[in-house]
Amino acid sequence: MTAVTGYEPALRAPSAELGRPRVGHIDFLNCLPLFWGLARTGSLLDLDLHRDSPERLSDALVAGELDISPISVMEYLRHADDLVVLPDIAVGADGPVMSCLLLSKVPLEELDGVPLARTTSSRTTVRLAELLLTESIGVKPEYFDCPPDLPTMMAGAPAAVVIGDAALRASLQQADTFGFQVYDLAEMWREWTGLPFVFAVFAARREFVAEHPELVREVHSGFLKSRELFLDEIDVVCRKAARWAKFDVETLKRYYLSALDFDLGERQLAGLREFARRVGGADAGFAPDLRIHLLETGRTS
Ligand SMILES: C=C(O[C@@H]1C=C(C(=O)O)C=C[C@H]1O)C(=O)O
Repeated sequence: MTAVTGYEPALRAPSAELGRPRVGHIDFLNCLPLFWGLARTGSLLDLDLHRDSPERLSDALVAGELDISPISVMEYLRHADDLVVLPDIAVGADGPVMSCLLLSKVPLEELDGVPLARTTSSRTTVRLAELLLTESIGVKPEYFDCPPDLPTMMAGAPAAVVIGDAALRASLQQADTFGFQVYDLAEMWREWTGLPFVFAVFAARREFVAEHPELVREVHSGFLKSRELFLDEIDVVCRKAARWAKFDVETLKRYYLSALDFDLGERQLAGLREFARRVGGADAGFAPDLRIHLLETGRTS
């Protein structure tokens, strides 16, 4: 157990001139571990935290409105030269993820030419679904973008791609109502390639790292400590979250301990590179063998 005794400044206060770093936070259950830890250690007070959906955070980081943020992997890949990836932390899965899903009322082989609703909150899962459907299943649905409201999505199509809390709700609570089968896209990727899948990385803007390398390292280590503290206190966090999240304690624990993979090590990087290799090219806006700039050692890979 990591002892937390009141406020322990985990991050050195940035200079008044600089202000606090502008840090993004995904407003889904998948990032609750970080939020919990940042609040418990007091690091939250040293950050100007912006809670939002993944696609809006991705755009804000790219536009320079945030300094450090989780970013959807497709957007990261498109802007990899402007960003530095924080190692050892990501939002991914090495097997079923539970919250990045393809829902379909018909067998996947029958989705050729059929409307398929894609959530507007995703940039990566929707691309992964398209990749798997095209190259693994061999079908090309008629994709259209739709806000993440399941009744609206399923009213216009027999199939949909959803992520986050909406996806958890869809598979755990709404499958019978709508009569769809649930296909876990991280599990399909794992079966297809043998690799983990990374949905979002944490990245800092390159010029921000150049100007404030120590601060970025401190935010990074604050994230790692938060994740550790969350794991130490998982029972209490899941009990508290179950009061408002509409999922029971065991489901939440399964989601955090068995489904989500918060690591970014060699295996996860191999999965990330494999995805880039398969979807990269002129249309995607990045090269299949692009360089990934990682924080700290300055190494590129
Ligand atoms: C595991 C998840 O990972 C996410 C999926 C994303 C995407 O598809 O673009 C972006 C950020 C993450 O929130 C999830 O949202 O459920």
